[in-house]
Amino acid sequence: MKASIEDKVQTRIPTKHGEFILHYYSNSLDDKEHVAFVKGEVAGKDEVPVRIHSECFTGDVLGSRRCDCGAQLDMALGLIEQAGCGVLIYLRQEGRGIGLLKKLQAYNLQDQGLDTVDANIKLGHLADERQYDIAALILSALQVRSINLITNNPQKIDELTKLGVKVHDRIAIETRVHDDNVDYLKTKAERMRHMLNMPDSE
Ligand SMILES: Nc1nc2c(ncn2[C@@H]2O[C@H](COP(=O)(O)OP(=O)(O)OP(=O)(O)O)[C@@H](O)[C@H]2O)c(=O)[nH]1
Ligand SMILES: [Zn+2]
Repeated sequence: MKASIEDKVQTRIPTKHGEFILHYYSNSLDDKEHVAFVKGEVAGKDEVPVRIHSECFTGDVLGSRRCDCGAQLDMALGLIEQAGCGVLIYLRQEGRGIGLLKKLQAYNLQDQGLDTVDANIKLGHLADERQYDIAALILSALQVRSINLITNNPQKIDELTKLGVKVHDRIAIETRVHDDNVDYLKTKAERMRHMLNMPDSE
């Protein structure tokens, strides 16, 4: 079956980063509530700043310091505000696609010494099970011509390019390194090729 999405509703959301329009999509691939948060005019435009953010309940909602997700979410909206236009696509693929239950189990394995990659593997999963088909469809529905992707993850750029998204450039999104997230960030840099400047001493 060919993947498809439908833009079911659009509504205005005022935030501390100014006003956005929230688009709610249904889709033919899963029953999740994927959304896009859009600022300004993006249709027909090139080099639109775009953040494709994967759901992280613990980081985005609870403010967990185990990861950089909450800080990245806020920073990305700030970047889009500064640019005056842009898109944040919020994909409901919690825990790099393994779901909240497995991610929390993975955290417990990490507290026993495994890193994020090995914890996923021990639970019978791949290091990263995310897919970006729906993000590509959303960008096409928004008529975005090319994007400047806000990410440190080269795999995300590769996957989107394979799906036909024109990634013109990358905008780095590095947040503060601290004791609670240093191992997580090191694993991203060393085992997942993320473009992160890690302090040498830690
Ligand atoms: N399985 C698993 N998922 C995690 C863990 N920590 C965070 N996540 C999930 O990882 C996703 C975010 O992915 P990251 O690898 O941090 O970053 P990214 O989106 O690939 O890259 P950036 O675009 O640079 O942020 C979210 O879905 C989080 O829920 C973990 O320890 N284990
Ligand atoms: Zn997170």
